[in-house]
Amino acid sequence: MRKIIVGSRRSKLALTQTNWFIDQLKAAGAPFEFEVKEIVTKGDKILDVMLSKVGGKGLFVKEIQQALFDKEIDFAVHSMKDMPAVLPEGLTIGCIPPRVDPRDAFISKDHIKFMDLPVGAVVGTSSLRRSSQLLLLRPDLEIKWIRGNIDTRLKKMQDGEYDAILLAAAGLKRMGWSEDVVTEYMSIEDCIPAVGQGALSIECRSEDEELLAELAKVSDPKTWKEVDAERTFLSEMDGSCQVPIAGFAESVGDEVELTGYIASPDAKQVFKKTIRGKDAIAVGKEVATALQAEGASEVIEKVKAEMDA
Ligand SMILES: NCc1[nH]cc(CCC(=O)O)c1CC(=O)O
Repeated sequence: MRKIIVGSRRSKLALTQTNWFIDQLKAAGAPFEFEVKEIVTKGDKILDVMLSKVGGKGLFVKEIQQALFDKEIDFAVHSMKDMPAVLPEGLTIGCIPPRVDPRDAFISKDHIKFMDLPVGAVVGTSSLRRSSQLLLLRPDLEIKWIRGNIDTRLKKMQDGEYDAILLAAAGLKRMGWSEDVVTEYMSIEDCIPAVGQGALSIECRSEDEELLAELAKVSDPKTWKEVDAERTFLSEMDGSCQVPIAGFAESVGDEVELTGYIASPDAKQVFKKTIRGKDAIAVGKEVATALQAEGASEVIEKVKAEMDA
């Protein structure tokens, strides 16, 4: 029996997701043995800097992709949200399992609801997407950067550094922690999720046909279509991590409805568009084109120019 080496980051969430996925493959009768190999990525080591300033998403996947090329591992389970929009030649997404809750969870001391937070309350997030949308609802709040794994962030809030934090509902639910800690879930409309939030991405070598055939059996076409629309939008916007960007798609019958969001970092300029259609890729492109036409491109160019200055 072929032994499949599965690459995983070392965080509790990454290992939980990896083991969950291996169980899905086993349940579907995949004729493999499995071994998990932990990989510490640059994103896991650099904890003291704002993520968007040091290279963004790629930080969590580069070493894992190298391990795939080097055949040290056969596949890796990533949070779709951490995947760059474009994969290197030779690697492919072999499976997208059914998505779990895509929303952001709001977690506060004494379970004070988001809109009931006192003026000037300190909210921890390191996501420009989250802070931009929160400030639209509550311009009086103070956003303070926070890094670390889910449990580190929860502890930092309990220790009093923050009045509240936001975390992806998906991560909390996968860990089985949502019941205990979540104060409320932000609505999709108020806080449009990150592209791919709540979905997993199984990455493997494009030529590994034996593995690809087994991965296909546990893939979810509905989630795949939604993620296709979102990631097309992301790559078309060429947003990088410096610009608040959100994208969320939902299947409606045989169509997919995508909302794209781009804002200036101070949230003074906000661009938002929803388009529905049968072809996920086309919908992703249409939303990007519509936002660019409204002026989102200028916002992105301005941020890039400031970065280079
Ligand atoms: N940026 C880190 C990250 N990548 C994926 C998740 C959680 C789960 C998911 O969206 O699949 C998280 C933590 C968070 O944002 O709270």
